[in-house]
Amino acid sequence: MANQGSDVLVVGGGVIGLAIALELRQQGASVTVLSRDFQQAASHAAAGMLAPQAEGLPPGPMLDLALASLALYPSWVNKLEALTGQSVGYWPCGILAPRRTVPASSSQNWLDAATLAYYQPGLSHNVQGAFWHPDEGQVDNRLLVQALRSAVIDLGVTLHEGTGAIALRQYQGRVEQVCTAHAGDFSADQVVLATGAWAHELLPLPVFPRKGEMASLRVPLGYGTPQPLQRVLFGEDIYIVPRRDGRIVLGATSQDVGFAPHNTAGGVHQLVGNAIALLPLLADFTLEETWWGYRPATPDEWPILGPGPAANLTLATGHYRNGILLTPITAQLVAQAVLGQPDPRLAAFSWQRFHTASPTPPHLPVVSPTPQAMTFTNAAPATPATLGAMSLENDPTDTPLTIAGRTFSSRLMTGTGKYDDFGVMRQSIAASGCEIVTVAVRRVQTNAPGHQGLAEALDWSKIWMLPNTAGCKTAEEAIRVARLGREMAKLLGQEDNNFVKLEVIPDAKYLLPDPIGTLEAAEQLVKEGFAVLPYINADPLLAKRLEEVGCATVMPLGSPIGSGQGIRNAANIQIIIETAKVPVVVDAGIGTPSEAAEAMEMGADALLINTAIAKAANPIAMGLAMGLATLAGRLAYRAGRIPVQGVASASSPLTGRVTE
Ligand SMILES: Cc1cc2nc3c(=O)[nH]c(=O)nc-3n(C[C@H](O)[C@H](O)[C@H](O)COP(=O)(O)OP(=O)(O)OC[C@H]3O[C@@H](n4cnc5c(N)ncnc54)[C@H](O)[C@@H]3O)c2cc1C
Ligand SMILES: CC(=O)[C@@H](O)[C@H](O)COP(=O)(O)O
Repeated sequence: MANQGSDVLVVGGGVIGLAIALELRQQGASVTVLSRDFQQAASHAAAGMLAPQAEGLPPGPMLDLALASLALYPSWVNKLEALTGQSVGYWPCGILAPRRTVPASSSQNWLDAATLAYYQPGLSHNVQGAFWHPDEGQVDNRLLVQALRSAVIDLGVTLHEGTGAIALRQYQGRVEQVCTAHAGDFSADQVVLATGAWAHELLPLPVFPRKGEMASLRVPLGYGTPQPLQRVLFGEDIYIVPRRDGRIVLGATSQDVGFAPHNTAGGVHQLVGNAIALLPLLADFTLEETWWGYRPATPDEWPILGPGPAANLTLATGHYRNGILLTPITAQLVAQAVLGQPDPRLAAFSWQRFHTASPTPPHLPVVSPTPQAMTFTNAAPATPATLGAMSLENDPTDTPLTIAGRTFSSRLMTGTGKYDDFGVMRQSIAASGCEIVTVAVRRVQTNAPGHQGLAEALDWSKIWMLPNTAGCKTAEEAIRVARLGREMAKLLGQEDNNFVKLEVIPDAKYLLPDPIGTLEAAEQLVKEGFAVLPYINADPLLAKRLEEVGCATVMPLGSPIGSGQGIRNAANIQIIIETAKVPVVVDAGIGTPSEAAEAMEMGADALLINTAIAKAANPIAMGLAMGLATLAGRLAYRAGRIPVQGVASASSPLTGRVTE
């Protein structure tokens, strides 16, 4: 099913997506919003503080952006309230930041303890004073989301609630379609990605969740005043945000626990305990609600805004702790960018700041600068071209390895994990002469140890990327990660790369693949146009089934990943080789060049080797050795080995001997 028709499709219905949709609609664009789950949005979970100075943002583009947004708030809120007739609880009440020590240097906005007591009676005796930020304040973020929803609906934006995008389908540098699981595919002239902490599910952007637990209190009935607190209190380990209706919001913990759900006893204890320690009178207030949310964090804690990696894609994510504050300016600048007038301020927030090009070309001569490494003064650099030429010159009837219509000179694929540093990895890959290098999408995405900057460390104009789904335990996860891999390859310049090395591995001890999950995922990915290279146990029947569903290769394992046990299931691999009509790539467990050659001599079409190269004492030398062994094994297989005989057969002729 295709959903056509809007000028702009906004993916994500938190404050950022809705505010952008509103701005674009008011400028005359037709707009559709896909919103997966309103309850999970950080916008619902936030405290709603508008606190650029209290948050301690240092001078620079981020503080400038935050101050510009704060300045827009009064008129932006007026407009929204006028449109909807709904209040959003905007309250420029000022923020007090109490401190337990007096600052060393004097500050104009420092209030001593006596003055502070006038502004906020009842604070702990430990408090020595406070910084006062009179221009800052709060908005009721839940009311804000409601008002934005009403406004966009009233103005004719099509809002698909409960509809999650599962992939951005790109073609020739544009997002052609936004695919959903149950509502068909959507297309639009322009697409805006505003999916908060979940942005990395659709694009390989370094956005990750930082969980925050929250709680709220209520002023007890009969207290005499609906709200005894008249200012936000931004303490050293707690903030207390009074709403005019008698609610008091307490926040927030900050935890790197992924999307772990629920409040924890420790989290609530911390919030309530710290709040009472700062303002003891809160001990008598009613505990009303607890909840949690996920801040969309980025490595530098700045948002990602502006033109994205496809011509018609604009990004608005990664607002981390200040997304409510940054909403008006984000809506304004992003709408301008979508309409073709990007503001120069966006440059500092470009996604490209996280994607720097590799300074070192990948195919270096095979000479290692590392002290423990041998120097191959006589060895010609092994390049895909030289290895391929050596193979074809010596065996002109052979054909190059062809996978999903793409041909490769080298029959060796390597990995990127387990190297001590990227320089050695680059040289080792160059030495091996391989042209296909596999990358663990999930580990790159989550910046797992050893994977930070990995995607940028290789020159992808020279090496074909094979994104893999390592770390996925189920078919669903693998499908999602495969889609991300495709976007990652595009982002790194391989527009037409639809390859995926499919790994569905529920078992961490032996890393053995799940045959059922692999088959399920393969079927779906083939339908979505992927060239699927499934990693499997050496099971000939499974290999056949995978071939039948349209996989581009099969990749039986020699022995468990990283074990270096060599080819432990030669008989089954042999059957697969004999029966397969797609290339057979022996993957995993190869420990030595002789084992690489053994697999190739059996007739494997290619090999994938990672650990034996990366963890060798000299990965560069081992890379070359594996490249040569793969070639030697291929030549030997094609040349035809002699039959094995039980008895000797003399090498020199017995006839014509000179007799004594
Ligand atoms: C505990 C906590 C306290 C905070 N306090 C403050 C504060 O005081 N002041 C402040 O300025 N900021 C605060 N923030 C930060 C602020 O809440 C966020 O920066 C902001 O809400 C981000 O808005 P968003 O629209 O980008 O993301 P979200 O509000 O998270 O919305 C993203 C939406 O996109 C949807 N989505 C995700 N993936 C898909 C998909 N594939 N397809 C369709 N829809 C999708 C999600 O379901 C969600 O509804 C706080 C955040 C937290 C968690
Ligand atoms: C990198 C990769 O894809 C590995 O999972 C692969 O299976 C190679 O295994 P070895 O590390 O044993 O060579």
